[in-house]
Amino acid sequence: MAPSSAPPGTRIGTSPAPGRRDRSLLATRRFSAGSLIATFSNPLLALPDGPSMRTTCNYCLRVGGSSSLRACTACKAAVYCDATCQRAHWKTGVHKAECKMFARIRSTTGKDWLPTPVRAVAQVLLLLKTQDPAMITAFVDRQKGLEGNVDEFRKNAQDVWADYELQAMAAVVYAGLLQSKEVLNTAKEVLCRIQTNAFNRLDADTGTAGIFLDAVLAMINHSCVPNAFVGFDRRTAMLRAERNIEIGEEIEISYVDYTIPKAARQETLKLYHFQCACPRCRDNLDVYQVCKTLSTIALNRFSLQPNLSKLRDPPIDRSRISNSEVEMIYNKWHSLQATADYTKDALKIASLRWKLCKPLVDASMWAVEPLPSSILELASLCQTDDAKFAYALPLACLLATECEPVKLVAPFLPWRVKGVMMIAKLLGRIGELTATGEFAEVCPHKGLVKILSRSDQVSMCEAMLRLVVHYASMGASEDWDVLKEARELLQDIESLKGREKESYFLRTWAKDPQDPEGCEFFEVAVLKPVNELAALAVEIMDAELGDKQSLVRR
Ligand SMILES: C[S@@+](CC[C@H](N)C(=O)[O-])C[C@H]1O[C@@H](n2cnc3c(N)ncnc32)[C@H](O)[C@@H]1O
Repeated sequence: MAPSSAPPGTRIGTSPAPGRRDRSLLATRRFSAGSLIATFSNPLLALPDGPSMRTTCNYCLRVGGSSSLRACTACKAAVYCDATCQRAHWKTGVHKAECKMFARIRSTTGKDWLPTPVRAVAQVLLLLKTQDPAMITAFVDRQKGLEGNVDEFRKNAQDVWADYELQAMAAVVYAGLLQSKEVLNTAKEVLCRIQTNAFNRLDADTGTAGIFLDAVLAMINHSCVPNAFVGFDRRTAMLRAERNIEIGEEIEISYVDYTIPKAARQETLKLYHFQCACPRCRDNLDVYQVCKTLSTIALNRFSLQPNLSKLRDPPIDRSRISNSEVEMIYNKWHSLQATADYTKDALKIASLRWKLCKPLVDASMWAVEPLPSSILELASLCQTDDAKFAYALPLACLLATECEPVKLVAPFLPWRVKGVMMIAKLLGRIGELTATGEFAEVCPHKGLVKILSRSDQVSMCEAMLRLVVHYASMGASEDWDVLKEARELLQDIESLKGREKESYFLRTWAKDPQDPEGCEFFEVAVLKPVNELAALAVEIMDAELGDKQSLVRR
């Protein structure tokens, strides 16, 4: 029996994968790539991470900073946008259950937040005490409840289990419950169920995280070649099709970043206690090999990499590097600890990482991690330097043309949309300096200045914004900040006088990327300079991160 009813177009049933008998979410109608399968706004758990419960609305999960949010007057720990959010949280029963707990913790220890898993378990335990039926079904019912892999955790992951015992004990103590063996066991089982089924609700725009657990979303199994993905907009989770999904097909998402090497994926998947048998794992395929099997390749006709034959038959030299060498580079890259600040230290790490990536560069395997991460790392560092911020443009162009379309084949995936938006914003910032004639003076790279001076930067920017607007509305909610900002910027550009012809061509291309006139304009005015810029990227990476580093904070 299902723990909750599945939304229209789906049903919960036994996994159709050979040899499996666990539950899964199945499609009962066809979903096309990029379409919304269902939204989930009534989660069992939705909470901000640890200390961010002081800067994020504890109901709607809007990140607000402490001044724009009001604290509950009773516990002074949970903060809310306004009385409406506060009342709504009370109505769910969650804050009603935990308010006294936070007041007690504050008065006895002075603390006003708890580590995320401890708070989550305490919430569940307190709600179980009130006989909350949804919590009882999800966390206690052995048959209808959530999978917890409790025995596997206990037997096969003893270090994790030891950690869980401590966290469970803390939750019981903070919740003010009797520390009996039974209660402690329940707390550990609850923690296992949360670990197995909750989403890490990472908000890439604000860098804050939290957890989100919904009983139907928890029925979705994993694949490293998923056909669906989950995005978040405050308290709502959106399940979207990443590829076309046919009637009867199992809906699968990826529990991990599927673009990282197999050993790294399997390490993370250990927490879920199964062996992934997807094609990417079975045949240890790299991102290029998976890319050519996906029908979503065709959507790239409307993208910064419209050359589909290049995506199907990439000019890479796989003989130069083996899978095990890639894994070794990946592990070494991640063992170098990066700092987020623009400091000599951050540059030193970026430089060591870039050098590690050289064999991937030599093989032209731009899309294989950790090479894209190294390029993005320098792009982010450059953007904090007034003189060299424009260096981020060639790097962003390389990412958008050579890396992302192979890694994340569907152009509506939020990371791809954000990559195109980064180009639009850099062009906007450069455009302001170009208009006053300052750009040529402040930018030290003459090749970059030359390409930009002969390019129609406004048309390039308009094309980026049209791509963002088109794909952001497919891959995310209408409320997504990136989409709202792109729409505003596009309006500004459209209102510029004297660009009617260019705007007409770009509108035509956006309506039909095969239209000969629009397509030719896009190729000459946008794609050509984007590719010229991308071609500068390696030279910039070498100059900035080679042995003689010049990108040092003044
Ligand atoms: C979020 S639950 C998914 C729903 C689960 N199948 C159920 O019956 O409740 C995650 C658990 O499902 C199982 N699972 C998910 N993906 C799997 C896969 N590709 N192969 C085998 N088991 C999988 C594992 O036990 C995993 O810990």
